[in-house]
Amino acid sequence: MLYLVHMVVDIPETVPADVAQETIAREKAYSQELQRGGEWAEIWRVVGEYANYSIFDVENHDRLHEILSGLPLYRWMTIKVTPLAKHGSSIR
Ligand SMILES: O=C(O)C[C@H]1C=CC(=O)O1
Repeated sequence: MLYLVHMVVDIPETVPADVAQETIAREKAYSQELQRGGEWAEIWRVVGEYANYSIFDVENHDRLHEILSGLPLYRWMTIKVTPLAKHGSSIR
């Protein structure tokens, strides 16, 4: 199943810089592992924002929830999930 996911990151100013940097590094490794495995199919930066649009290709809702709730930055994110269905006009 395909999902469009919008993630906005807002790390509170009270978080020490070293904790923020270590969490961002873990987030990158976590994301890249899922990209290599194919479940995190695409990630695009929103220009000018600490936000991304991603496409996930996962088995079901439960798996997507497992992935998203395991994000190291999860507690500082606002996430919106849009499930995608095939468009009748698509030629692919
Ligand atoms: O930078 C972001 O958009 C947040 C997050 C998603 C993947 C990653 O490495 O960081």
